Amino acid sequence: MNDLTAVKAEARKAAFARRKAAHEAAPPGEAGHLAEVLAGYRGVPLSAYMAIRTEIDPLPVMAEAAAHGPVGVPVIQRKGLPLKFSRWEPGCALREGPFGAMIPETDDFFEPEILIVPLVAFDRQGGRLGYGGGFYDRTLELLRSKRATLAIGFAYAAQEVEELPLEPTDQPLDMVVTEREVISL
Ligand SMILES: Nc1nc2c(c(=O)[nH]1)N(C=O)[C@@H](CNc1ccc(C(=O)N[C@@H](CCC(=O)O)C(=O)O)cc1)CN2
Ligand SMILES: Nc1ncnc2c1ncn2[C@@H]1O[C@H](COP(=O)(O)OP(=O)(O)OP(=O)(O)O)[C@@H](O)[C@H]1O
Repeated sequence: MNDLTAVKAEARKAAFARRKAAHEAAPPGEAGHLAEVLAGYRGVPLSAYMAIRTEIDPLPVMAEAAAHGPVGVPVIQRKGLPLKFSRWEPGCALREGPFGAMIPETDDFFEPEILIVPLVAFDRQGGRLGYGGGFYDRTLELLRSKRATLAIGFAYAAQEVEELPLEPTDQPLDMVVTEREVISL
C-alpha cells in the first residue's frame, strides 16, 4: 500500500464515522436543496443512486425528476470499468446489484449529463472520496470526453473535510449539495 492509499483509507474511515452519526440524526426531507438545484435542469438526462449503508437518500428528488426526463442509477459492469446507468422509474422492478445497491430488473442504459454522485467525504476544492473502487472517476472521465457533464456531490454537511489527497485520476465535482447548503465550486 503506498502513502496516498493509506492517507485515503484513513480519511475514509474518519468520514464514515461522521456520515453514520449525521445519518442517524437526520430528519426526513434532507434533499430539499438538491430539489431546488435540479429544478433548473428539467428534462436533462440525470443519474442518482439507490442509497446503501448510511448514504444521504436522493429518492424523493429522483421521483420528481422522473416526471420530466430520464433518470438512471449506476450499474457496475466489472471492476476497473466505468459504470453504466440504467433507466429507473418510481416503483420499477429492482434486483440486488454488487455491494448491495439495488439496480433496475431490466437493463435500459443511457448516458446522463448530470450525475448526482454519492460519496464518503468531500472538500471545497471539488475533491471527492468514494468507496475506493474508482468507479465514478472512470465514469466521469468517459462521459466528459464526449460532452459537458455536471457532477453534483450529494452528502451530509458533516462529510466535509479541509482537503482531500488528490490523485491524477480523480475527477472533480462541479457542486456539492448538503442538507444545509449548495456549494458551487
Ligand atoms: N448507492 C451507491 N451505489 C453505487 C455506488 C455508490 O457509491 N453508492 N457506487 C460507486 O462507485 C458503485 C458501487 N461501488 C462500490 C465500490 C466498493 C464498495 C465497497 O464496499 N468496497 C469495500 C472495499 C473498499 C476498500 O478498498 O477499502 C468496502 O468498503 O468494504 C462498495 C460500493 C455503484 N453503485
Ligand atoms: N480513469 C482511471 N483510470 C485508471 N485508474 C483509475 C481511474 N480512476 C481511478 N482509478 C484508480 O482507481 C483506484 C480507486 O480510486 P479512488 O480511490 O479515487 O476511488 P473512489 O473515488 O474512492 O471510488 P468510487 O468512485 O468507486 O466511489 C485508484 O487506485 C485510482 O488510481
